[in-house]
Amino acid sequence: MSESSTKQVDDARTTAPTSHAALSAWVAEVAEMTNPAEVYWVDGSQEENDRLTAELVQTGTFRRLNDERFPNSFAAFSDPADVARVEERTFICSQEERDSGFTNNWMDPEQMKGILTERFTGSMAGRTMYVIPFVMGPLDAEEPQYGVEITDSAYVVVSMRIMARIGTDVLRKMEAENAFFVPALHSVGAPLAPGQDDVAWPCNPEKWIVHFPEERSIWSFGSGYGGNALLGKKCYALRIASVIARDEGWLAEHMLILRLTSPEGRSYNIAGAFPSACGKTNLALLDPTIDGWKAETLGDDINWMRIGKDGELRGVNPEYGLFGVAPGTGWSTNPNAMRAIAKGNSVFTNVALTDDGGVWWEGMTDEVPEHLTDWQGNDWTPESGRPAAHPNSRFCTPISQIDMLSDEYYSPDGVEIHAILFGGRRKTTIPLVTEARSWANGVFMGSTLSSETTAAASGAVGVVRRDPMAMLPFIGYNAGDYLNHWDKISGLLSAERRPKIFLVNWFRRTQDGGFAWPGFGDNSRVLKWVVERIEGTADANETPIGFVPTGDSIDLTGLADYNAADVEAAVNVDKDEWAAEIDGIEQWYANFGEALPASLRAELDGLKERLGA
Ligand SMILES: Nc1nc2c(ncn2[C@@H]2O[C@H](COP(=O)(O)OP(=O)(O)OP(=O)(O)O)[C@@H](O)[C@H]2O)c(=O)[nH]1
Ligand SMILES: O=C([O-])CC(=O)C(=O)O
Ligand SMILES: [Mn+2]
Repeated sequence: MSESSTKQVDDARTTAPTSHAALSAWVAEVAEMTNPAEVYWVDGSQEENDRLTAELVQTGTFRRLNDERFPNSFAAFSDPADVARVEERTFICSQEERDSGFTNNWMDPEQMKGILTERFTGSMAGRTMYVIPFVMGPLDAEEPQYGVEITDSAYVVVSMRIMARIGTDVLRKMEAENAFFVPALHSVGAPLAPGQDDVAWPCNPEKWIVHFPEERSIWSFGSGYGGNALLGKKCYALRIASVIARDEGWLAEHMLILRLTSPEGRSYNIAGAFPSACGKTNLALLDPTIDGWKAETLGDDINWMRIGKDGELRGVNPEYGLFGVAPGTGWSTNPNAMRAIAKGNSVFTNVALTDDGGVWWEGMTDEVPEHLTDWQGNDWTPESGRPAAHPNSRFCTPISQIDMLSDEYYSPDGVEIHAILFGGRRKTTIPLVTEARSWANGVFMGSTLSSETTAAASGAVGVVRRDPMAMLPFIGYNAGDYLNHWDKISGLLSAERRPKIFLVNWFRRTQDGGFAWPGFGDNSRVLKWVVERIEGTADANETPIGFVPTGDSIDLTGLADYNAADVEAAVNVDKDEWAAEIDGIEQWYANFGEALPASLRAELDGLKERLGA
């Protein structure tokens, strides 16, 4: 460490603007280890944000977009090897290997700390170390869930300001309560030698996304990408929070929350767990295509559910922004997202640039621009034969910019959940919608949920895998214990207030390869059936797997070229497909051994019997 940088770090340490002893001690310890050029405490103000974005433009990380069409918005382009979550580099380092379980990578926590300490030693040299106080969920919650992220990336600071409540207000309340906070340490792992030029997207070829569940701490090294680097999101609000939820008797889930109001004025809050890039944001911003129905957004990715006074399930969205998949988000498929984005204050990552300083991605407009600069900076034309935007390119936008945001979003007590949807991306087998036979049968549906892999995580795309409750990459502990925890929560809910559970699949294909269902805004038609099943007014056919709509129980008014026979095909339960599915479920359940709840084994036995398998 040079003499001058030692002095700057010391200065920052002694002037740490907090009376929270544990926090100032941790910040000092990290500064000592990582050796940044300076330490900066993030206040969350607009002036600060303007300064940071200007710096990011200067260093080449950000491109400022056309200010008329995308006010105060920026585009960033990542290293081509840093575009998605890295599940094979993600670890749950519990004291006992058993508590991490077969769905997670594990290493002994002491050994892992040794490796990480080596990586983090000097890792912030030549960079600013930012300290970001944040809270997941409302600051006026009964027990605010605090965190502090330390990062050497200004891109992370600007993005965290969109995705979470951050800054001085949070810090002051945390100090006043001398509250516990989740320490979340992040470095891109690209120290700068004196005089060394920076690159637009610093990162390290070696990545470590590590969680210490007993300590409730996070260490993330080497990546700047959202799910790996914005530590309030997947790392805290899902992996660490799922452990806290297990210990405290609630659920931290990968779910959207949507409020739907019927023409008669009855409102229902619907939660939906779909794996990454399988339609949560799109459903959360639903634009109903049926008359008189109103949809309001509560959350698009994460749902913390606690049990209310009357044994009801209550959900809160702990986030403050959207980090949405760009491709497929368009004026025809998701106009509500497009309107939110058009208000500006957004960061786009790995999208394409138009010649007039705007952004574009596949599916944004029906008309494809004649010329673009693709996400890797190359000239692009429709003849190029490759996507202009990366398939996992993202927009990061304040949730407050959604016109259809429910007032209840701000409620610290959340909303009662009336229905839960489990959904996957399956070309075959899984009907458009199936109502579970019972709550236990619905938990079975969640535990056996399956989906084709997407570009949201590195690795092969399109491979069917089991993804229990869409939480496979996010359960911060033993997956068997997780299913048992769902079982336990079931017992705590009032029998009358238990949400109805449905399995959905917007992605089934027809013989000729097209989608069996139009999807997007037309999903309101399926939700109408869901609501009518809750109210007991819609027709259904009983099948071995559950109740599916009759051909004419789905409202198809105004939907050209689609009829009751198409609905029947979309909800068909095929015996051969289900025989194969049962094999898949058996294999999946075998992983759990003794830990599989008896109620789920009983559900599987019942299903086999009904299928005559
Ligand atoms: N065919 C069809 N595609 C859909 C539908 N809903 C969403 N999609 C597409 O699925 C992709 C991902 O959708 P999102 O809504 O962003 O997924 P998400 O579940 O919020 O994803 P994460 O943010 O990764 O957790 C986009 O390309 C959408 O266009 C639908 O109803 N039908
Ligand atoms: O975590 C991310 O980067 C985005 C996301 O929502 C997911 O992958 O499920
Ligand atoms: Mn997600």
